[in-house]
Amino acid sequence: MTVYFLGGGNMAAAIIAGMVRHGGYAIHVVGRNAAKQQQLAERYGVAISSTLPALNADDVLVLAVKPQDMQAATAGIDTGGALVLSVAAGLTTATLSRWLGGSTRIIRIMPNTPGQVGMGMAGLYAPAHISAADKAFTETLMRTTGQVLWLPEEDDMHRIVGICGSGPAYVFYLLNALQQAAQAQGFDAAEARRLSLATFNGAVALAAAADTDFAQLQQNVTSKGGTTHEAIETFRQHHVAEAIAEGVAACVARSRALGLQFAADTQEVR
Ligand SMILES: NC(=O)C1=CN([C@@H]2O[C@H](COP(=O)(O)OP(=O)(O)OC[C@H]3O[C@@H](n4cnc5c(N)ncnc54)[C@H](O)[C@@H]3O)[C@@H](O)[C@H]2O)C=CC1
Ligand SMILES: O=C(O)[C@@H]1CCC=N1
Repeated sequence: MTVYFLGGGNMAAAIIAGMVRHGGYAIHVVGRNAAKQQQLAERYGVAISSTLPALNADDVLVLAVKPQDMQAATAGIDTGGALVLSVAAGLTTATLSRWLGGSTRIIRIMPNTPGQVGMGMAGLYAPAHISAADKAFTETLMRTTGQVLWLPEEDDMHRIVGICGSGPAYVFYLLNALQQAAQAQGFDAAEARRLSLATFNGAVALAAAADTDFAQLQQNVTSKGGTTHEAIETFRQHHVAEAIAEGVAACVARSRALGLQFAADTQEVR
């Protein structure tokens, strides 16, 4: 049994990192970017090629190209009954099935790039007809990258991309903002990077270890008449929390729009 990746970009690399760390998988990446393919081969010892070899029912095909490239990338593929795992945002199993010549052995995954370091959070969705064995295989595979959460409805895949799939980018945005602010206060770039990273790391570790909610932890830093209050009040005046909620909603809406864009009809996005 071989796990074939169609597309060897950022998300494929993050999943492959987990699989290789865990061991026991035969991995083959089919891509168009020769330099990136070579990097993957050197770093992870995976097989690479520019075309997909013939598949059979024991194989697994991970669809890891951009949604906009998926129809062209899957054109003419005979899955040979292989299990198909799609990480593409927005694209429904019905749309993918239509592009894959009617194959219905498809599970959707919404992973994230922290899977690269074993700290991923992936949402999984399998239609009701998918076997327990295929679900168990997929869960085991994704656990090599971190945590998983099965979602009962396909529509949930839109909601989870807004939190976990795209979420690491929000955190990097905030990290970058804190680093920039540190530099504006006169720390050099290396100091600013270390200070902001250590602060995020420390706060996340404390939040994970504490049995109090996040709001209380925020309160514990905020002394009456002290310094933190001034910062938090400034964030409130700038509606930072509301902006984050709006950003998540815009992300979810984009996932739905991608689904609609590629659906043959509204049945495919139900
Ligand atoms: N980057 C992320 O954090 C996440 C990405 N995803 C999903 O993962 C998928 C891939 O995204 P990324 O890895 O970020 O993109 P990427 O651009 O890094 O990788 C996509 C790769 O597909 C290759 N490709 C394009 N057409 C191809 C074809 N016909 N045959 C073979 N390879 C082809 C490209 O050369 C590129 O290397 C997308 O569908 C995205 O929605 C899901 C969750 C998180
Ligand atoms: O931005 C995107 O469309 C992909 C899906 C989730 C994260 N990156």
